[in-house]
Amino acid sequence: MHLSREEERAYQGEEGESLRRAMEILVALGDIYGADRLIPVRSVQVAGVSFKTIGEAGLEWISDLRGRVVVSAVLNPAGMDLTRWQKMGIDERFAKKQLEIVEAYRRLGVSPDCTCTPYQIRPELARRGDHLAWSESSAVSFANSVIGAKTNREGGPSALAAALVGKTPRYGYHIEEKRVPTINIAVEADLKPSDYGILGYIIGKEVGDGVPRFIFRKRPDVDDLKALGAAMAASGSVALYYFDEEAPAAPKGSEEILVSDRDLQDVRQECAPDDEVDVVAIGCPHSSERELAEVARLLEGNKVERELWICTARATAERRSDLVGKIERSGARVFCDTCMVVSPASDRYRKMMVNSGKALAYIPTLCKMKAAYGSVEECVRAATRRV
Ligand SMILES: C[C@@](O)(CCOP(=O)(O)O)CC(=O)O
Ligand code: SF4
Repeated sequence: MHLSREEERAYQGEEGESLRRAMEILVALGDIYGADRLIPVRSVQVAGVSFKTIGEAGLEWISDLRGRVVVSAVLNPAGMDLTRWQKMGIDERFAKKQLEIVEAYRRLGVSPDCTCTPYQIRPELARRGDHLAWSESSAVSFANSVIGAKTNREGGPSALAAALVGKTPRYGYHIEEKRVPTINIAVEADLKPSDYGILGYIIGKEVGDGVPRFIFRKRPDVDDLKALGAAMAASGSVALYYFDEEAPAAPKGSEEILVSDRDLQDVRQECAPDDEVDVVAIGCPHSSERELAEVARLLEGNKVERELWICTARATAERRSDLVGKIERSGARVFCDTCMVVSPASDRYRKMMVNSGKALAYIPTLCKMKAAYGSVEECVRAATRRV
């Protein structure tokens, strides 16, 4: 990979050890994937924040770095609500380590927004055509597919390296030719909002790391697309998909998958909730204001009888403290900075009901729990045990 004179100096360690390490990661990646050069990024989203996922070794690696990020950089969810962790049942040892991790990132200049939906709270981080270095798979999918920005799915270290250098190697989804659809998906069902998670769950398994091009009967809204992309990135590793008529065409002769009501119904039945559900969690990816408003409306005048969590970004909860108040009056809890997948708070339960195709895919593997699926309304009903 070609390096400019300035990049070469950083690579040789003439700008300090941290920049040298960062350049080493970027150059190694660029060489593996055949990048021709580094390109500037508008923003970085750094995964690898929860102490549950990165552990002691991760904390050490971040704490050893010095210097400052040179582009806007934000954190993915941590393993707990950074202020109300006691209410989540998090123990002090975990909390101490988690706060150290966030502090280590903060010292480097990474903003502790702790969300997988930075685009919901800081739209200036990603605009159409921007190159980014984002990590969390649902955020990557949303950035590429809905915003029209360009990012590969970065690991935590490569994202942090990109933030310190302000650049990323040019390969993969940064290159136009790699952004061509590989498979058509004709959806012959009238989708409700809660179907998009299931649809993504099904299609991710089918297409793996392909680039699906959907043909819908009706244009999905932005929360539908968030749910769809998140699920495909979890059950498969889809980082880019298309959903509108202006999308580039898949090459002639490309495979086509038909999805019917029956296909969606089968998964719904398989994943229907039962009495074993002992916790209900909404907000994977993090809830938008509109989703908070829906939960608040559904909970009005009700009390929860099973644990109900709603995960969102702190900035969203602060902006809509009215909705948070309404939700929490029912006994449900709005947790910020974290989620049901990356927090050890989930460990004490047996079966979690979710409204997310992504969580449906990850809860059994990453949390070793059973999972059930339903719409937001069905989730609220299960938590309040209304029929
Ligand atoms: C579970 C996930 O959404 C977030 C956890 O990643 P991490 O702990 O931030 O590395 C992973 C992903 O899909 O990118
Ligand atoms: S809420 Fe879901 S999408 Fe967001 S970090 Fe957690 S697992 Fe990933």
